[in-house]
This record gives sequence, C-alpha cells and structure tokens, in this order.
Amino acid sequence: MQLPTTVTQHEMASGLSYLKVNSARCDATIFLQGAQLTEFTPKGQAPLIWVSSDEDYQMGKPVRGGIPICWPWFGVHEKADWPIHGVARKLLWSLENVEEINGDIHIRLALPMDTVDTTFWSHKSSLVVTFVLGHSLRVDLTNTNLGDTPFTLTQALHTYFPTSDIQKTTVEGLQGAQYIEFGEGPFAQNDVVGFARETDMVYTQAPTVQKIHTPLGTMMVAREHSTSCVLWNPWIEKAKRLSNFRDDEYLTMLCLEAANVMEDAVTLQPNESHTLSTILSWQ
Ligand SMILES: O=P(O)(O)OC[C@H]1O[C@H](O)[C@H](O)[C@@H](O)[C@@H]1O
Repeated sequence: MQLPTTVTQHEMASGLSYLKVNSARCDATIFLQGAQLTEFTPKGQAPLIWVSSDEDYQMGKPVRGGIPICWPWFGVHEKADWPIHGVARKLLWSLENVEEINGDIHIRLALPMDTVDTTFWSHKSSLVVTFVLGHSLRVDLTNTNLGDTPFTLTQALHTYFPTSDIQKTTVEGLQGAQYIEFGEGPFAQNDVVGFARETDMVYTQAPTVQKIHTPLGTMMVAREHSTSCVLWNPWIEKAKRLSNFRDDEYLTMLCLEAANVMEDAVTLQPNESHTLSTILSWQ
C-alpha cells in the first residue's frame, strides 16, 4: 500500500507495529494490535489522549491508555471467565486503507474475523474502524451483519483523556442522563460531575456532547449512534491493582467512553450495519 508522505509505518522491538501520522494538522500514533490509537495531538495544541508512563507495549496486551476498542462486549461478561472488554483490543487488525482527503488523514483497519475465537463470537460479520485525523479526531467503528440471523453486541471506544489534576477536573453535559454505578441505580445525573473517589458510571440516555474541563483546557467529546457512555477513574486503591498503571496516575487521567451498552446494545439484522462514532477536540 502506498502511504501518503505524512504517514509512516514502524515496528517496536517487542514486535508491535504502528502507524505514525505527522501532518500539517496533527501528530498521531495507531497500533495495528487492537487498532488502538495511542496519540493524537493537534498542531500547536497539547496532547488530547493519555497513555500511562508505565506502558511497555507488549504483544497480546492492550496498551494502558489511548482508545482501546471494547468489542463484542463491554466490561465483565456474564460468563465470568471470559475476558473483560471482549477480544478485539488484543488482536492484530489489518490495515485496509490510508489516504489524505482535503488535508485530513483517513486510516481504515479491519478485524480479520478468522482470528476471532468462535467460542466468543461465531456470527458472520465484519468490524471496521476508520480514524479521521485532522484538527480534530473522528473515530467510526462499523459492525455489519453478513449472516442470515440477527445478533446483538455491546461495545465502547474506551478513550483515556489527560488532566493535570483530577480534583480540579469536571465533566459537563451529562446532566439529564441516568447512571448505574457498582451495580446500583439508575440514578439521575443532575449536576456537573467532579472526582473525589473511584468513579465507574455507566450512563444511558446521555446527551451527545460532553465538555471535560481541566486545568490544561477544555476538551470536547461528541458521540453519534450512541445513547450510552462510561465515565471512569480508578482512584487510589484500584490504581494499585491495574496493569501498566503507576499508583499515582489516577491523578492525571480519566476515561469518557462512547458506548453501546445496556439498553443501547446494538442488534443487527442480516445485511444491516451500525457505526459508533466519537469526535474529539480541544475547545
Ligand atoms: O483494566 P481494563 O480491563 O482495561 O479495564 C479498565 C476499566 O474499564 C472500564 O472503564 C470499566 O468500567 C472499569 O470497570 C474497568 O476497570
């Protein structure tokens, strides 16, 4: 495949391959494993995406940060020994297309379905992700039913955002939504959300745009074809148990994840497609 001059492919000593984008509009990094974006920095602005400084980029392990793709289920499966957040984030995706369109770089990857363990997903389907990298970042995750029976899945674009101080960080735009936390709820979200403890809220009926206010600036987070999202910060105790996560890093990150979970799960009839999208930028 002929890459535009602004996109280069590299390999780490661990064997992980990644694409590097250095365009007039942004710098970005996307790993083929998990189709996981780990860097997006609009030109002249601060990084919009967080990755742990403890990350060691190993094969078979999702990177702690960036945008892990959770598919074909989000969170802990009802079969307790199945992997949390599904299987797509650990598998090698194939690079389908890279092109520059009106100054934006479009990168498309697909999950080769013959690499998905049929214990976990046996439906005839396709899963494709497209990153549109410009002054902002757009991620489109498209599922298509290629079989002759319907199926249902849950999923999320599990985006890690930076902050310089979680205690001075708020999320605006969830007011009016309902949330479940630690198996309890639904509760009504009436106010702007702050952080003072472990946070693991699954929102439904969520407005489509949130603003994350941090001392670094305000980030805009929009979703399409999604009425659910997840807000997460592990706080002190859970931070100690997480892989590739320094004990004090809960102070400098949060996740706000575009999702299709709970009543927002996706059911696709034969030949039907669904695209979950998230659009991210500094305000
Ligand atoms: O450590 P991971 O498997 O990447 O999961 C990290 C986190 O993802 C989501 O935000 C879940 O709601 C959390 O409960 C989970 O701890």
